[in-house]
Amino acid sequence: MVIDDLENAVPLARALYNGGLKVLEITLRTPVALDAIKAMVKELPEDAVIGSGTVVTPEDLQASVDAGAKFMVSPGTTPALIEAAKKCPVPLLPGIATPSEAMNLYTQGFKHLKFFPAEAAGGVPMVKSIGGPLPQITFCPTGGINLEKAPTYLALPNVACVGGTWMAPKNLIAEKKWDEIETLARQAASLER
Ligand SMILES: O=C(O)C(=O)C[C@H](O)[C@H](O)COP(=O)(O)O
Repeated sequence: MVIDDLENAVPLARALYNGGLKVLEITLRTPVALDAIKAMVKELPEDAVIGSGTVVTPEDLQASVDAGAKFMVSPGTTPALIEAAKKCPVPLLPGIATPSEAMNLYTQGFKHLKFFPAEAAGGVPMVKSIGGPLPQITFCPTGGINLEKAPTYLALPNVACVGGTWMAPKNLIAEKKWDEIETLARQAASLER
């Protein structure tokens, strides 16, 4: 989720949760993102898993932990971020786009990685090809995925889940169309793995 307006944070999270999506990532791309995470942690039911995204620096990691994030996601990786993540009590899902990056993280103990930007970086054929030599690594592809494309990723043995913003489009958030977002979330949550 990209939250521009703090007052939308909890209603949006509730719509997604009520639609069946219980793992919610708030990207640290807007000034209200950390406050949005705090508000969701406070207001959503206990089984909602609230995390942060667009985690770029060690400071982003710490700020996410302080806000109550249960997981963190990064678009890519840097040595500083990975070193900080190893010491952090909250897990990081680090982003990669090539086999070398995947191998580098795997040898440092990261077995579950984000494949980003999924569609632009080769999509399903790329994830499938990485799974040939590196079947022990599982991926959460994100970036350019939608309801139609998601099942083609979810069908791969090395894909654990997918992420995306298609169920929370900016225009529906701005218009506070929570029922429509809940319907989109329900469609996404009904996809089979
Ligand atoms: O910044 C991060 O840490 C992210 O997790 C990136 C998001 O997953 C993608 O930006 C979603 O991409 P769209 O579904 O195409 O909007």
